[in-house]
Amino acid sequence: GLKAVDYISGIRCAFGARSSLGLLLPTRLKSFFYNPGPNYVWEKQRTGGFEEDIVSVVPWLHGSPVAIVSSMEAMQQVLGYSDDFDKLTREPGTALFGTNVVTLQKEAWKKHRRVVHPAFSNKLYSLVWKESMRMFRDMVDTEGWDKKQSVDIPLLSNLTSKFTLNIVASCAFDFRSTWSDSIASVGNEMTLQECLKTVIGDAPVRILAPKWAYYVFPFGALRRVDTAFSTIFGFMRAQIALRREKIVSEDVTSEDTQGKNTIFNNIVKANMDGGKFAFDEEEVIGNTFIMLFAGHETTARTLNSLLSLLALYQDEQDKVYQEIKRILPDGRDSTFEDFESFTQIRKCIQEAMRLYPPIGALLREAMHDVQIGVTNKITGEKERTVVIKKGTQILVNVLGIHYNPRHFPDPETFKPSRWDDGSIDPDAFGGFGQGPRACIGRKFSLAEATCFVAMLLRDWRVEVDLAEGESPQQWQRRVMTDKATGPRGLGPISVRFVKRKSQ
Ligand code: HEM
Repeated sequence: GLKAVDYISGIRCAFGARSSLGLLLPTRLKSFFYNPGPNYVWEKQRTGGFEEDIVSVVPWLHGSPVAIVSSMEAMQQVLGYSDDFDKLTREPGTALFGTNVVTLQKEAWKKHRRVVHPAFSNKLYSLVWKESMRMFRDMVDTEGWDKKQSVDIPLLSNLTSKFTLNIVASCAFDFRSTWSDSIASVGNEMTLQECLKTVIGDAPVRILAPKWAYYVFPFGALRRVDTAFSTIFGFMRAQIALRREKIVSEDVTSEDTQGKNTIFNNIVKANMDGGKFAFDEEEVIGNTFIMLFAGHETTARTLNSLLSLLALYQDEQDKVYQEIKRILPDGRDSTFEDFESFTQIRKCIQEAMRLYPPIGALLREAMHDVQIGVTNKITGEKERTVVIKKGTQILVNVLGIHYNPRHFPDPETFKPSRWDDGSIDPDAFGGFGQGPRACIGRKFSLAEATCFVAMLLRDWRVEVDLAEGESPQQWQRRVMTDKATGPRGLGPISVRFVKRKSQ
């Protein structure tokens, strides 16, 4: 293990940083044992970050050695266009959800990307905007916001993930729903929204527990995970069957383009068309799941941090409000044509994603023995090179890079203006990944988040309750930073929306 990471210093522990057992067990078992666990990068960040730009975690009992890099230069090398690194050869996500475009290695990945890519066009983003408008209005009407002077939201993540799940369902899958009859509420024992959260939060349970354990052991966690998986898979199978019927029965000359151009249609059609680029059943399921999940939880997490930060820093919220008033002077509804004009909102989104990246670490595997340049943590000077052995995992610590003062001066501060004052290198931002495997849904999520925030803050001011004598920075630390985790995002956050005077 030590040889695989060229004896780079770091942690020696029983379980690997990304091993399923390590992800499941608590970080500390009294003082006897330290386990990096699922929140390793967040825990490190809260206590000042990693000591070096490259460190290693080498387990002696179970799991693989991992090299962790926390500099922009190493991120570019690992995620870039060379053939040095790729996704994992044995990716646990594939075993759980089926083969999909996010987890596959190069050649197989190209086939999947070919299928989903054509759907990501301006036509889709324009639909995303339209649907975000419809859903926002529907939410306000259904919840009776119009009749209130202020609305308390006890759990912001419930609202944002319901919104983003409805949008991805409608725009990527053509599952139209309303706020009151939302796709998020599908399911008997658990709603689809709860199932998706459980599946990601408790994925290690599923990897570790053999199938029979679900029948033998009465543990609540096992049953919850099992219900979540069977609800999601049941839902997806039913929808896939329906889409097949539609594809077969649809008049090819008809102009019902909405359903025909969706990502989901491309995925199911790839299964029906046959030939070199055909998808098998498992690939259809895998890609359906990944689009449903990747397409909503990440944007919901971004909205959670963004709205909380704007609530804390009212001067920044005012700048956003002034921009909205300038772009929509007569208070009209916004349209997709306004998207590029909302530059202040975009800077705030980017800054919220920098401070609280929805995906804080990206994993790769060395495809052969690879040399990596090691930079000095303080000066950024290249000091030496290390050789990562073929097959070794390497974790790009996006979170650490976003808080590295070399790349982002005064990194703890929410400062949207840094994105246009020339003080930073935009290549140090890894919120959407980088290189060939960067996020395909970037513009989708930006359109959705921009439209939602523009409409919400046009009519409402967002606030949070500070404890007595507490500063916004202290609240941010207590409620956001100290509770943030890798698998579940930010902790519980409550906000209040107060109707603006002009309404
Ligand atoms: C704020 C919202 C989002 C964030 C922060 C985000 C983040 C990311 C990141 C970091 C990656 C790279 C993963 C890696 O390098 O291992 C990625 C890839 C991906 N994302 Fe997103 N994403 C978001 C929204 C979306 C949406 C809305 C969709 C789909 C509708 C989507 C679909 C995908 C897919 C399919 C990939 C895999 C691309 C490939 O490997 O070819 N994402 N995303």
